[in-house]
Amino acid sequence: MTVQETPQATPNGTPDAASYPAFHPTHGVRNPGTALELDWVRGAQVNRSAVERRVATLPGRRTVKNVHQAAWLLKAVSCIDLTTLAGDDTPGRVRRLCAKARRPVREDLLEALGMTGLTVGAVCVYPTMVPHAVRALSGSGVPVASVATGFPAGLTPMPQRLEEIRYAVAEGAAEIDIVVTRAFVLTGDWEALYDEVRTFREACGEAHLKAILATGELGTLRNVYKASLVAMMAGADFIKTSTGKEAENATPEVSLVMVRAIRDYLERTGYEVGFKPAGGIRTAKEALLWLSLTKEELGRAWLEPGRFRFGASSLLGDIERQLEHFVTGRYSAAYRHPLA
Ligand SMILES: O=C[C@H](O)COP(=O)(O)O
Repeated sequence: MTVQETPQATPNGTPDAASYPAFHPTHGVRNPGTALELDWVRGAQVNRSAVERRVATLPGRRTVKNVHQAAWLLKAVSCIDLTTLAGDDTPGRVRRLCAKARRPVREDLLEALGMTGLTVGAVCVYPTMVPHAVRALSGSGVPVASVATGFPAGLTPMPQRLEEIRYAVAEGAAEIDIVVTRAFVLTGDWEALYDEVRTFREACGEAHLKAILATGELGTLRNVYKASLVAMMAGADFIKTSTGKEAENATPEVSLVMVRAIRDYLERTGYEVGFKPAGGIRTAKEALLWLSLTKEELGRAWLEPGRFRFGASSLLGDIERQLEHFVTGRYSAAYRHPLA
């Protein structure tokens, strides 16, 4: 690795996408994981100032306006894992969230934008809420994602963590967001981290596994990069920044390091892994920044729900307000967009 210098920019300011194929020969093939390549993991370096310089260039490099911005925001909606992960979640709240997931943007706005059939990427809930979400989303094509494995800290015994995965899958969750044991990363026990994620992946079966790294608790960007590699080697379908419960959640810096790890893994193994920034992403402007970062680093092909998700409980409301402004020229109060 790795995150040492910025990629070559072409004269029109877009990244040199030639080296990142839009569709790799293994496109669409689920990442099966690889053997644990310890030399690769241990030898990885991350230059923090290079990361910060690269991130600082992002807002100015790609500003999308007007109809293009509306199109990007619709894309962002389609990639949201609409989330509720609160201690006071109820079946009723989950049902309301699912209704929003089916129709995330007001019909009149979609009509004005010439868009039909828009849904979010998934609905993400705690395991006991899975059956309610599955019922409420029946026939919609919107998958249910469940957090599991002792979310958010992951410090429950392994049999219980595995049982949580099996329970959520049996109840109909198609995606499982697991949390890793941060101590394995902090002590450099890469074998233990690999075995843990591998075991979770086996318990998931056909359900896709998103590995939450909880980057705000990993200490260094180098640890974030190494943990990303190990999770992918262990068969993660997505790597995800945060639970939303850490003191520091998704940041552009950790996101850059993670998408570079995804790119390096793709180049080395040929397998595509998705990226899910999560936690604290609340505004349309932030969503555009993350889409832009991902597009610049991984190419247009990554801006699809199969390879990119926002984990967010309160992003949709601001996106809908911005779309309303684009269509009508007016902003409505945030309370007019409940649950989003
Ligand atoms: O996985 C998703 C996160 O828990 C959502 O975090 P948030 O509530 O800060 O948007």
